[in-house]
Amino acid sequence: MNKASWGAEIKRMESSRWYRYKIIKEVGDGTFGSVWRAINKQTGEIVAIKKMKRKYYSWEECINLREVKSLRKMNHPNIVKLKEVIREHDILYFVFEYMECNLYHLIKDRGKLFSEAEIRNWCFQVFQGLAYMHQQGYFHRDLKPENLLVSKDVIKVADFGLAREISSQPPYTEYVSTRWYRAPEVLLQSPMYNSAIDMWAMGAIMAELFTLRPLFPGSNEADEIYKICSIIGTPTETEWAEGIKLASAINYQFPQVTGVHLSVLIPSASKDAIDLITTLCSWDPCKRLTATKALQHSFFQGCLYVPPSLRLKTSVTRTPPSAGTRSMLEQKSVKGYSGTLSTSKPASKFSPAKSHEYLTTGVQRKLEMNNQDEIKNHRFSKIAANQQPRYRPPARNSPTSICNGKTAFGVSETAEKLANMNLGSGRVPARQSFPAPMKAGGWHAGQPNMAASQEFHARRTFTRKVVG
Ligand SMILES: Nc1ncnc2c1ncn2[C@@H]1O[C@H](COP(=O)(O)OP(=O)(O)OP(=O)(O)O)[C@@H](O)[C@H]1O
Repeated sequence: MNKASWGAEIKRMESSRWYRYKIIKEVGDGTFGSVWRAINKQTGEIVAIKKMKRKYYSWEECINLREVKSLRKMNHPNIVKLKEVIREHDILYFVFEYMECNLYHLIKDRGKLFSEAEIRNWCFQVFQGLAYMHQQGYFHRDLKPENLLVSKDVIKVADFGLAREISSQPPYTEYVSTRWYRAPEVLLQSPMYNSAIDMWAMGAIMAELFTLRPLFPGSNEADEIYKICSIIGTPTETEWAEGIKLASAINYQFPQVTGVHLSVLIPSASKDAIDLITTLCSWDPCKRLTATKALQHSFFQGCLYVPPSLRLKTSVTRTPPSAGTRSMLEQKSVKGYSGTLSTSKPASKFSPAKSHEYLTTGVQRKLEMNNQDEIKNHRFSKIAANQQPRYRPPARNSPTSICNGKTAFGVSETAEKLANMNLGSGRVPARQSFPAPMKAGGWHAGQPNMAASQEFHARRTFTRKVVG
């Protein structure tokens, strides 16, 4: 749509009685949609509106979307609430409750390590959301810091674009999850993975919360497996017989590496935290704790806490103290707080940089910025945590095919990639659109109906990408 007709469209919508949302600014840009902060003019409520990038030509197409199907069924304080679905001019909009930032923002902007209490609080809440989701029969498939949204002391799981019904029939051939958080069975093209892939991702995220660095920052699928081996060691037949079969089925040979104890890489973490991360990042999906079991792990023992912002909504959420709540607890004036608080280790003086010293042996990482700049990461220990560049993976790899509107990789291609051990490069463009007022009708809390919207213009910006 050109500028003039776009303006006319906005005018038309502004005069419409359906005109309800005022767009404020863009807050995120993902593979499938751009997300905007907006205000409901009738209620004053701040919301997040996700505008999907592809077009939807019928309402049936929209309500069959995984994101709609799965999110409509979910009602949990640690799962971001889908309030409304709007379709107009074949464009689909999701209206979500608004969250202040995502976990990646917090990691990226962090100058010193998070305290274990903060990490415990976030993880405990996420596991509660996941336990609920898995019990509801869904698994997320794309957990990463960007998809964990934070507002004050509350954290919620977001982005159900790849969520799967547990009851759905394998084989799952679609490309799943962001590389750095991708479970080994997915990397090895297992057609039979399950909710344990979310638990692997949580192990990697938990470690990243401690060190402010990704645990397995692979630059391509082969390098991803290499990074995993270099940390948790090459899987043995006893450890993961199924994985060895999967590897041989695609003609892949694991590199023979011993691995490192996680306490060496994450010295600021308590024994309990290390044990939990180690169990979550087990090669064999059957050996990973379920979300419900993770909540019972000794890392969370003795914690019974309801974040203030959740107290009115739920009286049963158990969460340990958090960053936000810590200051309150320090003031010792928390009304309505009940239960025991776990003793938490204070944030250590350990430089997160040190945790990656091991990477200097055998594993080199490069950060590519703006096409040309390659920065070799020599000795992380020499660089202060807040001076180091922060790494981000591409949202997803370039698709080789489209499967039901989603990117897909064939087994043979991944096998070839793994076998070739090529180090990828390239860049993932992040699109940005300009805000405009929005009117809305349409689906509301489970009732498919009509919708309204406006056109957005697009321009390109670029995100950083790890290579080498
Ligand atoms: N409810 C929300 N409130 C505030 N910000 C949000 C909300 N939902 C999403 N965002 C922001 O927008 C970003 C992209 O959203 P989302 O992950 O849903 O899009 P996507 O296209 O599915 O992305 P991906 O590439 O991860 O698949 C998030 O990382 C987050 O920063």
